[in-house]
Amino acid sequence: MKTVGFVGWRGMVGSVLMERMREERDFDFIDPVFFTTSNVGGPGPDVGKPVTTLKDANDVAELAKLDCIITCQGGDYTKAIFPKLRAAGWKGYWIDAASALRMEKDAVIILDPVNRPVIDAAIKAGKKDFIGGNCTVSCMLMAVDGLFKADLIEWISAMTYQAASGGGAQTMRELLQQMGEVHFAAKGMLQDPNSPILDIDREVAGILRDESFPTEHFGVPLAGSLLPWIDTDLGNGQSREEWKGDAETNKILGRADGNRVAVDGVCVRVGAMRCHSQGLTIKLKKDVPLEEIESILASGNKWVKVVPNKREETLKRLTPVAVTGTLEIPIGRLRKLKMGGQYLSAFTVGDQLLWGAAEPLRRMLRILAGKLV
Ligand SMILES: NC(=O)C1=CN([C@@H]2O[C@H](COP(=O)(O)OP(=O)(O)OC[C@H]3O[C@@H](n4cnc5c(N)ncnc54)[C@H](OP(=O)(O)O)[C@@H]3O)[C@@H](O)[C@H]2O)C=CC1
Ligand SMILES: N[C@@H](CC(=O)OP(=O)(O)O)C(=O)O
Repeated sequence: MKTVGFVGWRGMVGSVLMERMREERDFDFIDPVFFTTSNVGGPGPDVGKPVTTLKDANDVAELAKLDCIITCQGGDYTKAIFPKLRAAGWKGYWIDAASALRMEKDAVIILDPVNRPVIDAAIKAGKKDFIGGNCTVSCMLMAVDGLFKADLIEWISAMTYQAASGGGAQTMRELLQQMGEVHFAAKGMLQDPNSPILDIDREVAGILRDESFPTEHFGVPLAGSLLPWIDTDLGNGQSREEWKGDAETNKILGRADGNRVAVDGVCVRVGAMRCHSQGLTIKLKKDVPLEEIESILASGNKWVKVVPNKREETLKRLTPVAVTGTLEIPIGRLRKLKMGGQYLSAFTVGDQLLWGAAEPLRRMLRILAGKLV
């Protein structure tokens, strides 16, 4: 495994991937080839070594020369190119951030700190398609990894607070534009400490509902509000994002009928930038003391951090602002609920562009290259 093609490397997820790969010197052990859908012949990114000019990401013959392709270009690209490549007899590894292939029979959803045995078994079985999981699911599984490894979870209800970045770069920009508009509308009154708060509120509600308010990408205001629907409508009352919770968790963990764990909840978009937060209710298979649960969680993987259920530490360490740009997955607000000793409450935060998107991809490359044992 030597020549690796990169498609979608200048997008939001792709840029985070490039940054992490440079930091971890992943380019040292591969020969990278960069592709584009819009700038053939243009310069490639700075990866600390010379690279050729950009090749055409729709050129199947060029792609078929590679040992491995990593794409962060999106589901439409995957659907258009992947079948053609395989039909042309290409036997290389396909590593993908998009959801398009996740539930395919031959595809493995990758989150190696959680499901390395599933990944290793797939490689041994000759599987070639390795797909990054949904960001919300990946961040949740990183957080409760220890409890799954101890086989203590009967079901999970996840109430999510998902960042704007999940909708793409344009939605992050739009959130900031919306915030600016709201502040602009209230600015004059805010400068006067005596202006009545209800007047300010009326002004803010007015601009949020104004037809000119920038909502091109979200469709509705997110600033000063929240959106209790993410992804498409499955027609059964559930959003696609909510459906992924159960479907992907069980696939990642390699759990089949009879051994499945139910995961469900309500997925909500909030005005955070790039960290997804989740309030979890977990039904445990048995009543385990809280102290033991904390130590099981802490031992799940090296990125999960148990935050003591205290006000100050929670507000300091368990927020999107504290976590953004880091690989840490804090989990806190741990306590037994009134429903009984088997009911655990938890809150967790994760950077959805790192563990939720880019990080599992670069780690998969290392696994295939024998650099992550
Ligand atoms: N956003 C997220 O949170 C997550 C996304 N994913 C998956 O990753 C895919 C890519 O998502 P994301 O990175 O957000 O998509 P982006 O829209 O940021 O990038 C996708 C592509 O758009 C093209 N592009 C056009 N204009 C620009 C520009 N001004 N700056 C950068 N790129 C530009 C680039 O292709 P080119 O260079 O060829 O022109 C780029 O590779 C998604 O479709 C999804 O499948 C997975 C997990 C999380
Ligand atoms: N749907 C996620 C982001 C995402 O891209 O998910 P997926 O990779 O499952 O399509 C969100 O909005 O936060």
